[in-house]
Amino acid sequence: MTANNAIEVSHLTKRFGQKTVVDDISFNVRQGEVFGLLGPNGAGKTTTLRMMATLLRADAGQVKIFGHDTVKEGRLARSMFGLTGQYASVDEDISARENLMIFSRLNGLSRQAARQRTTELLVDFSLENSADKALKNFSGGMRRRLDLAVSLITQPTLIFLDEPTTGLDPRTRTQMWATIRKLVKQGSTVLLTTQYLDEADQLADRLAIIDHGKVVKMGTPAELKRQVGGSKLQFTVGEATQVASAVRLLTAQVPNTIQRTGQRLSVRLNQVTELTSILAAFNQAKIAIDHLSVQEPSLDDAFMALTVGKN
Ligand SMILES: Nc1ncnc2c1ncn2[C@@H]1O[C@H](COP(=O)(O)OP(=O)(O)OP(=O)(O)O)[C@@H](O)[C@H]1O
Repeated sequence: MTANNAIEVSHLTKRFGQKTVVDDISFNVRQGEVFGLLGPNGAGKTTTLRMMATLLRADAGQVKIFGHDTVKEGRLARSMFGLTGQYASVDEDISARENLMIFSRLNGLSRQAARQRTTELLVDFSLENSADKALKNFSGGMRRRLDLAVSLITQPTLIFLDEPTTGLDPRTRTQMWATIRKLVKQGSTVLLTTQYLDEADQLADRLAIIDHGKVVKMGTPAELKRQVGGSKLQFTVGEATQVASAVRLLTAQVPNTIQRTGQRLSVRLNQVTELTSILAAFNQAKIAIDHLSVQEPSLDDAFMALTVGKN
């Protein structure tokens, strides 16, 4: 194992019946980074995460957590990460404080240490004001924050987050992102699954895009966006009668496929400097255009180009 890897996944495979839902997946997660598994519904993200977190046995392949095989050294590997998502079994009828106390004690902390850790976590996750309310009165966002707090009792250096912000309102989502960034700043490594492109773009240092159980692309968000191609030029042709001429002119200037919806045209540029000659050509041909925009490719574009719809 490379000293800097928190996780090494090699040739991981899982079948349910006839269906291979995780199909020979390999990737490494470096210490201190946020690594995102991004993919559409049913792509196999949660199944991959469950195998990494020793909740599910793989049919083939291997996972190492800080160099420890999750099958041969399961107990040791398990002691090295925290897990949150669809698994936390907090008790709905008691308060956040009581839940944190119980889980702290279950994790082997003395009564005094448990009390201290509980207070720290309530502060860190802005739950002090609701600390003594029963969980059944918690909002979704408070509940998520408590789930994450519970998984951090032992201050794991590696944290698995399964869809940490699914179903949260925008404000709570932003809070959750800030919490995750804070963890990373304090030295944690984070592996998260998400189906949200903006979340992956905001949080992940590197991403694996998963589709139909396979890694279809891996890289930084910037690299993935770059692979989609150059910036996209969009504009509207002023006169409907001039659209055909505009398409001809554009074809002569840029070799890429032109998309047309009514009077609206769009094309991918190889270089932004192509814009100068395009505008000059339109000017010369007296074709008026408006609503012009040039957009950098987004992670959305990368995702759409790399995945093939419903899994
Ligand atoms: N225990 C199981 N038995 C049978 N099939 C399963 C089981 N768990 C998951 N699957 C199937 O495996 C596929 C991948 O599921 P998985 O939950 O890993 O996807 P996902 O990428 O996490 O999607 P989502 O974003 O919807 O959670 C799906 O087709 C799902 O129906």
